Amino acid sequence: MTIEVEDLRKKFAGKEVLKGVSFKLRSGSITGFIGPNGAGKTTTIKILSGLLRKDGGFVKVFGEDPWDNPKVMERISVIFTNLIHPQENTVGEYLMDLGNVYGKKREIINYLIEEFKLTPHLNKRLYQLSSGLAQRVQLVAALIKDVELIIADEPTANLDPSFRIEFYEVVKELNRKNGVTFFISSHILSELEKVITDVIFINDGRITYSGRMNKALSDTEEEEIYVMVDDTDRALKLLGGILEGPYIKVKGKLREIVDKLDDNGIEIISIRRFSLDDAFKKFSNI
Ligand SMILES: Nc1ncnc2c1ncn2[C@@H]1O[C@H](COP(=O)(O)OP(=O)(O)OP(=O)(O)O)[C@@H](O)[C@H]1O
Repeated sequence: MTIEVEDLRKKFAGKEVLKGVSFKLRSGSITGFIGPNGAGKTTTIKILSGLLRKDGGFVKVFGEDPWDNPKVMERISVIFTNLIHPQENTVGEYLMDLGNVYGKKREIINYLIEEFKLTPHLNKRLYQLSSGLAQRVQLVAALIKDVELIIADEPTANLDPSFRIEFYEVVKELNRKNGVTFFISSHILSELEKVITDVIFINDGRITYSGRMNKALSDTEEEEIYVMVDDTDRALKLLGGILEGPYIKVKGKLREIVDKLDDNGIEIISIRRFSLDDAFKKFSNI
């Protein structure tokens, strides 16, 4: 097991923010770590990265507690929204030094530098970088370290859409080709939804769901379908279900629902399946 957390607790100034967090991270998964603002994601990630001491419970990363045994961090890359590296170095020095430490070929480093369009910025010092640029440098640095696990806290928060797409392409490739496990916290659920295999929801310091993505999206035999039609009253009578905003939420099979509405001359304006956004609301009690 890559990560095992059991009854993890953390207090800040007497206020408990992690209230017994328990989950296991499946090796080889791309796991989304999702929850509202203040739920405890960053606090959990800092404890998993050995940057913060826990107050109670049990944390194992590759079998070790990262606070007691920081050496385990050599097998992990951690990406935060803000850069936490030596600020006086230039981008080029920093990435090349890292390449030397981790025995990475120059061509691979140059490839990543090109891929993340860092070539024009190699002579800039780290403290001079805009936050989006700093985040791209962090991504490349994380990719240079040959690691088995990448933990990322809002890794695409400062990136423009093209680099966000690029980031998730690299995630998928590293996962598929090198078997790297990912633990990614993000509020951009539409992006996460396309790549994650597993999901862990946290709300108010407690885990509300942990498991496979497809199970989170349909934990019943039948799917939840959201349909917007031109005659809501008649469709409600026909399908049953409940009204959520302009949508009727109904359990059933997509094909059968479409056929039923069609047979009765009700026009579908929009139809969608239960999404990660819906799961977020459900597991965050919103
Ligand atoms: N150093 C600190 N001192 C005091 N309180 C803190 C500290 N760090 C975090 N907190 C509090 O702990 C709670 C959890 O914060 P955390 O940053 O882990 O949440 P989060 O899920 O990452 O939120 P966000 O989505 O906004 O990043 C919040 O109420 C926050 O205000």
